[in-house]
Amino acid sequence: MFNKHIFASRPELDQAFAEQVAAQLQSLIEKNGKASIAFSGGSTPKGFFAALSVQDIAWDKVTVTLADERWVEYEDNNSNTRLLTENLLTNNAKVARLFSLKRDGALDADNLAKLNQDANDGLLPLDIVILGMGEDGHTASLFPCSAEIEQGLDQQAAPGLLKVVPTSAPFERISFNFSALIQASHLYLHLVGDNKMAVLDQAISSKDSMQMPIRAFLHHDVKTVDIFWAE
Ligand SMILES: O=C1O[C@H](COP(=O)(O)O)[C@@H](O)[C@H](O)[C@H]1O
Repeated sequence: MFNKHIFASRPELDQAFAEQVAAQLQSLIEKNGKASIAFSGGSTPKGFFAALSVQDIAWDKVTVTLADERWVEYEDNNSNTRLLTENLLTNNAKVARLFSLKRDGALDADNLAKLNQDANDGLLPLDIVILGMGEDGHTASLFPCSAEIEQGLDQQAAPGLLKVVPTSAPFERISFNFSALIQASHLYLHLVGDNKMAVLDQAISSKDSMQMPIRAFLHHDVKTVDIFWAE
């Protein structure tokens, strides 16, 4: 299930989206004493991060992480952790705690096991997840072209992280699986541009999630995805 929220411009989307997410974080903090949120990376969220970073909430009670990360060094321009740190973890949000998906060394079984242990030791379930979507219908790093897509979308899998090696995109990736992402109490999809709207229409038109992984979320029977879009 999904709801579409359409905005006349990207700045209007960024502001309204930031205010909504901040209000949700603050109300989670008031209820539970803390809140957690997973963001997506890529080219879409920069303006939204800037608008969210100045929201006046108890950021010291918030843990932020990513839905997925490219296994590149922090200094690399493709690092989602760097994007998040430079654009969100500044201003008021500077005091938020970062759960980084990137560790030193290779993305091997040891690192994956440690990350899964840490994620299951207090981070999961996430309160809020903000998904992005690629033009192939991938979301987080659940790529339809990858050998790991069945594992990533397996509805019976334990919530956690998996390694993904896309064949149509660069870098080894680490990604939360479907089971972990769908647990969130608030699920969003953040999109900009006409191309993404066309891809969204295609995703809505059928339920085959192996072809377009975002469908597993949009067509979920219980969870609702709030889609925020601007041209
Ligand atoms: O590689 C990734 O791509 C998607 C979509 O990125 P965008 O550049 O089209 O906004 C993103 O959601 C994901 O986090 C990222 O790792």
